[in-house]
Amino acid sequence: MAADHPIDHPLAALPPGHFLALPPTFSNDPNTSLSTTSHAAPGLAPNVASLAAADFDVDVRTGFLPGSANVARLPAPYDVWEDALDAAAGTRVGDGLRLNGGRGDKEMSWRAAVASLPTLDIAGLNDLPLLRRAHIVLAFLTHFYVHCAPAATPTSPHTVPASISVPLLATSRLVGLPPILTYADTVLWNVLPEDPDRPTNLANNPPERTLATFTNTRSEAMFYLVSAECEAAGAAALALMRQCLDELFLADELALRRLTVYLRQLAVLIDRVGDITLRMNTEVDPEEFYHLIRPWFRGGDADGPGSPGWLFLGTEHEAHEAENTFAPASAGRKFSGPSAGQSSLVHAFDIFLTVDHSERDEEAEPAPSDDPDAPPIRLNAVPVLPEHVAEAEAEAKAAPPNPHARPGTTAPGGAVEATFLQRMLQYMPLPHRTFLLHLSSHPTPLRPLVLARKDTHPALANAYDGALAALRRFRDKHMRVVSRFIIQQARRQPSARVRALLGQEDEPEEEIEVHVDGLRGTGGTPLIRFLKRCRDNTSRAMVTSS
Ligand code: HEM
Repeated sequence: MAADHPIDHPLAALPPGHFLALPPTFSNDPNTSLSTTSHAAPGLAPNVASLAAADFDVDVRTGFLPGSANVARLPAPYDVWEDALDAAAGTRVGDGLRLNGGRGDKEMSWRAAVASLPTLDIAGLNDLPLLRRAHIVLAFLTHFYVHCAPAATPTSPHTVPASISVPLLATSRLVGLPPILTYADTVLWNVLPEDPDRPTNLANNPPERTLATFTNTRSEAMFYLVSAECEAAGAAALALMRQCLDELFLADELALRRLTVYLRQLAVLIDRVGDITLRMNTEVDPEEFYHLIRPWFRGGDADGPGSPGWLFLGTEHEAHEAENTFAPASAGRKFSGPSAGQSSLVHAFDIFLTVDHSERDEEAEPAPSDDPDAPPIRLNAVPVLPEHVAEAEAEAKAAPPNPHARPGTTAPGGAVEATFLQRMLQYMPLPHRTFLLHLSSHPTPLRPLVLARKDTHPALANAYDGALAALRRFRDKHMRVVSRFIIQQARRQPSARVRALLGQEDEPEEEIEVHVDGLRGTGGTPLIRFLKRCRDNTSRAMVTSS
């Protein structure tokens, strides 16, 4: 069957200006850290007056989780992909493929079989739920393919065979995601509620089943399900934020009173998301997470700025080689692996409350102005890539790799953490990203009003700070989880049970020396510094001193 081209696909025939017809979500730059066309040109975003949720694929009942059941398996013509995924994952814990070619023959023959699959045309996937499932299956296959290979030399890129890469690239363009596993693949589109015929609801139809995993472990399933529970809890918060924006439009006395009440309720809902995040502690085994599950998530940038990246073979690769458009064909593409940092929910809180995560000189920068006449606060969390960040990134790209740099140290200008949240936007489904863009450019944002009325309406200012305090508590709870699941695990050797599942026979060395500063997140961030900054930026947004 011939390879598909997105132009031939039924969903490619959308009217111009439709949000799904916006340009691809990921840049063609092998370093992937640039903003996308649709971000860089806000004029391309749909001009809608309210946060009419359906326009952004945000369901009023389920938030960023789809309003109808996710597809559990692709139709028959795509059995070869689904079968390859079943074969990779196995049916019980320990019988799937292992990291780094753990079993040798099994991984080698699976890789050979996948590389020789026909390159299927995706035209038969004629609606979004099918395309989403295809993205999940192909992205899981890609990660299996890369990470079950015997450990490669650190300098050569991993290759993704055309049988996967061509349909993955085509599908990615249509769902508006990069060709890699994302939070949407592992969480949003990868779970089913107790009763799949009814919309997900935290109270009476919670997420219950995970569709695809790498390891068949309960820990992996729960890692995705607990994140999905956060999303389900967030649906009510999104509805509240929409109500707040309606009141902001009116901004009369009654509206300000209502706004105060809604902000207090928002704080309760944000606390709920934080409490659900803490459920990771009881539902997921940290050791299994760190040693068995997380390595599968690694993306093309996992080893920091010097990562060799992944080569997507097939038409795109050949076209690059022929045209030599932007990079030597042997340069791998450095997409990041999945991270809950890609959840649109927390970004939405940040944008709505105007938490500023842009890079700053902490010594020189004054605190946010509380002068009501000051120019409106720039919403830095989402919109156009700030010029200084673009410059810093260009500088980082131009700079030769520093062989003496400790892992985890930043690129020149500290651009890595400054741009992480912005970069993560590229890993969200395009409609969700567009939703955030719209939220960030809303004509009547919350913070300037709170600043302007802070003295006359102290209850409003306190309620605003209360919501920020809840967001800070979320980040504190999240940091505790990260500490337990990553930092503590990095300091320990895996137990005999986990070593057996990894196929490691050698006795480990007694101690591991870990530079906590050098630990990186899945998205490539220098972990601790980045998370602390996110938390501190949240407090900095508060407008009262109490
Ligand atoms: C075992 C559970 C979890 C672990 C180990 C974990 C780990 C991490 C790591 C390592 C980062 C740094 C960024 C990167 O990926 O490079 C991060 C960021 C982030 N994570 Fe998690 N995470 C977990 C659960 C969650 C959950 C349930 C949520 C809620 C939706 C969440 C939301 C975020 C957000 C929003 C960020 C960006 C930083 C911020 O805004 O404060 N995480 N996480």
